[in-house]
Amino acid sequence: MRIAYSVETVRAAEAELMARLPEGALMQRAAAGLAAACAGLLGRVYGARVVLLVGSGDNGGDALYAGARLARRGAGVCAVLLAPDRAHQGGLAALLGAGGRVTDDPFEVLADADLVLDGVTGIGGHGGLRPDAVPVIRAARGSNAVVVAVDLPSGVEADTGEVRGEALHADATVTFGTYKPGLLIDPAKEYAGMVRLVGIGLEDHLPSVPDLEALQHADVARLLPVPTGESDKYRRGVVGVVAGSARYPGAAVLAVAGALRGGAGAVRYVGPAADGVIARFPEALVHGGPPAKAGRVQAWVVGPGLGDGIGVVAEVLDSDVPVLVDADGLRLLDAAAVRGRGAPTLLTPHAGEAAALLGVPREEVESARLASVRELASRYGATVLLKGSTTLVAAPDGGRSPVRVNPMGTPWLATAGSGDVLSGLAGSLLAAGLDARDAGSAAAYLHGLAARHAASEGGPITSYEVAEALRSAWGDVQA
Ligand SMILES: NC(=O)C1=CN([C@@H]2O[C@H](COP(=O)(O)OP(=O)(O)OC[C@H]3O[C@@H](n4cnc5c(N)ncnc54)[C@H](O)[C@@H]3O)[C@@H](O)[C@H]2O)[C@@H](O)CC1
Ligand SMILES: [K+]
Repeated sequence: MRIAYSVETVRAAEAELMARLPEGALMQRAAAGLAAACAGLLGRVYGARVVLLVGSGDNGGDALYAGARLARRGAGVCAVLLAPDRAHQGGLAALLGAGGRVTDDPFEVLADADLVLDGVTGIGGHGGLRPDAVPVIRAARGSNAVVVAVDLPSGVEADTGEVRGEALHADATVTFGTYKPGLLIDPAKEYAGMVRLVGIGLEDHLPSVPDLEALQHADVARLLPVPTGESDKYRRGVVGVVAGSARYPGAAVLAVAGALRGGAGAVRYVGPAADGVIARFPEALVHGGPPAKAGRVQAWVVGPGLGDGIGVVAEVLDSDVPVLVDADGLRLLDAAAVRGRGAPTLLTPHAGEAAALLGVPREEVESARLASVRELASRYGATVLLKGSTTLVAAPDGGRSPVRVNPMGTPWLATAGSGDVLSGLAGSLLAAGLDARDAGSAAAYLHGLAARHAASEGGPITSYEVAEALRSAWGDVQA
């Protein structure tokens, strides 16, 4: 599990740790890790040309001390002070003492730098880069140098992953003590490049529950249902899929395809596309009538491809089993009906659907994904899986459990019908007994991994191929 903590929590942990250490020790640890990472990226430190972009806070201090270490190993290190009278004094003295220098002409030194260290802002930065920093970071990005962000790429919001205005596009980010949410969530994540975590002894001072967590193979493997000798199809769970319409029959097939590979013992399809479903999947149970008459299920999926036939959503929400609502099912969703349910509900909107549910423009959701998913979960009293470049899953517990962020996304999933496969898969995991947050996050993970498997065979992939690759993705996480 990769975990991230908010700035407030990081600062509290740092304060606790700093109180036990000699003055400046923590910054020295950070600088040592940073310099070592830079040395690794440079290959040869002696003779390398290193430029430090130094802001007015401790982030600049880290850059200056790391620069001093590189200068002592023979690098030519030059600092660009964006706020000369507020630059970290100890760090500056260390750099000058080690033979480094300060320049007034950033563009000249950036033109032939081998490595640029971005120490403009870290966790103390707010509101995007200031105008005077913008031409400098553009010149850094435009050079041939490797650009390394100190703690965070300057200009991104550490707590939310928002980017207001311009931010630095780093090749790599060396972050201290713990991941910050912005390193795991788009759009900021896109700016971080490869992220390396440097330990500074903070771990013991951080609370046991992080703000954000990202599953890895072993975590997903632990969540996935495994049939035992006692299992039969009913004990493994039956998932009901209410999807498709005369206009969108394919959505039913794709949702069932996902559901059949999600670990439930059986899939019951309810709706007008039964012939198409059976033609593709003879193992599916089908029913043309209303969901309430279809027979017992342990979880429902409702919504993909329903078109105008969304009357059925209220009927499914009335049931006493977990319900996943996706796509058309999210239109006209009655918040009171969802909040009043006794069993868990999982909503799986993309940014446009989330925006409609929240009554805000789509761009607002895209730029503030974390706030949006939390707000939706609390407003609907439901677990919410917000799909997109970084899929987030939040439970309706007011922040007591960490928001899950999916590290397995891939742009290959931006293809018609992939959401239908995901909803069937997640519903199947719900029927198999996973709680809504686990079902949503494990499904997003497997879905992304399956898309990568399918794409590894070369060329664009279809949603049906993603569903087919779920088996190999499942095997991969369990290996
Ligand atoms: N607190 C600690 O013990 C440690 C802190 N460390 C470093 O210290 C950083 C935090 O330091 P600070 O709290 O001084 O904060 P930062 O250095 O991240 O930034 C704060 C400074 O930047 C200015 N600023 C804020 N927004 C800006 C913007 N958009 N454009 C330009 N300037 C802006 C502020 O006026 C302030 O002077 C961490 O990210 C990390 O790099 C590390 O050395 C590890 C130890
Ligand atoms: K930075």
